[in-house]
Amino acid sequence: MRDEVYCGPGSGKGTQCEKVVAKYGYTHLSSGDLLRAEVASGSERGKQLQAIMQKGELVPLDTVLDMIKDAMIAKADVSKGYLIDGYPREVKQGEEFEKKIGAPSLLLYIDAKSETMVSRLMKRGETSGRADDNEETIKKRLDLYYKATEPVIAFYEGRGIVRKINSELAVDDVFAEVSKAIDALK
Ligand SMILES: Nc1ccn([C@@H]2O[C@H](COP(=O)(O)OP(=O)(O)OP(=O)(O)O)[C@@H](O)[C@H]2O)c(=O)n1
Ligand SMILES: Nc1nc2c(ncn2[C@@H]2O[C@H](COP(=O)(O)OP(=O)(O)O)[C@@H](O)[C@H]2O)c(=O)[nH]1
Ligand SMILES: [Mg+2]
Repeated sequence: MRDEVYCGPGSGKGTQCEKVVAKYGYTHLSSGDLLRAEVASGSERGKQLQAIMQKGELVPLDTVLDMIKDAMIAKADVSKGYLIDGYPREVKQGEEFEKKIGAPSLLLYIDAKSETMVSRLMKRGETSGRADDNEETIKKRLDLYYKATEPVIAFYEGRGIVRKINSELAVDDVFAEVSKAIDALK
């Protein structure tokens, strides 16, 4: 069983994923976190990734997909299912994911207005220490999200696996809807 959690930067994906892991025990793989771990390692590859992420651009497809695949394989024996956060970022990435790994069973579309995403990210930036939580990069991330990532939803809508969830509510109310979508799979 494999879920994907979407949507724009700051919509609350990470927050909801934490709650899903606590309740359902799935393995959470955040592509952004995997990339940040590589940056933190100080490797040569990490330095290249940091430059891309600081600009709010997309890291090459194969790099991220290999990281996700390795992380999935590492947990294959113990995992009850995977929750993939922040990937695919464009339709091509979704197609490659399906070729190399498989098809998802549910796509959780965590939807918030762009003003909400910006204000959450600016607030998070006060404490996150993330190089991309600043006004200029946030704007680029949002532009890229609408241009490249939103079409991914239409791609999966055709398969009937998209559940759209209003993320303007309080965290627990959003989670109640997330739980309903996951329970409906069983
Ligand atoms: N599949 C991915 C995931 C992340 N990134 C890079 O990593 C950055 C941060 O990704 P992520 O942590 O997923 O951030 P956001 O989606 O912007 O949202 P948030 O961090 O708030 O979860 C992106 O802007 C992008 O440069 C990428 O290129 N490809
Ligand atoms: N009011 C409100 N704030 C939220 C909600 N979900 C997340 N946040 C806040 O919004 C910011 C971004 O959330 P995060 O989970 O990191 O979002 P992501 O970028 O989609 O992974 C954080 O500072 C959260 O505290 C929500 O449902 N309601
Ligand atoms: Mg996140």
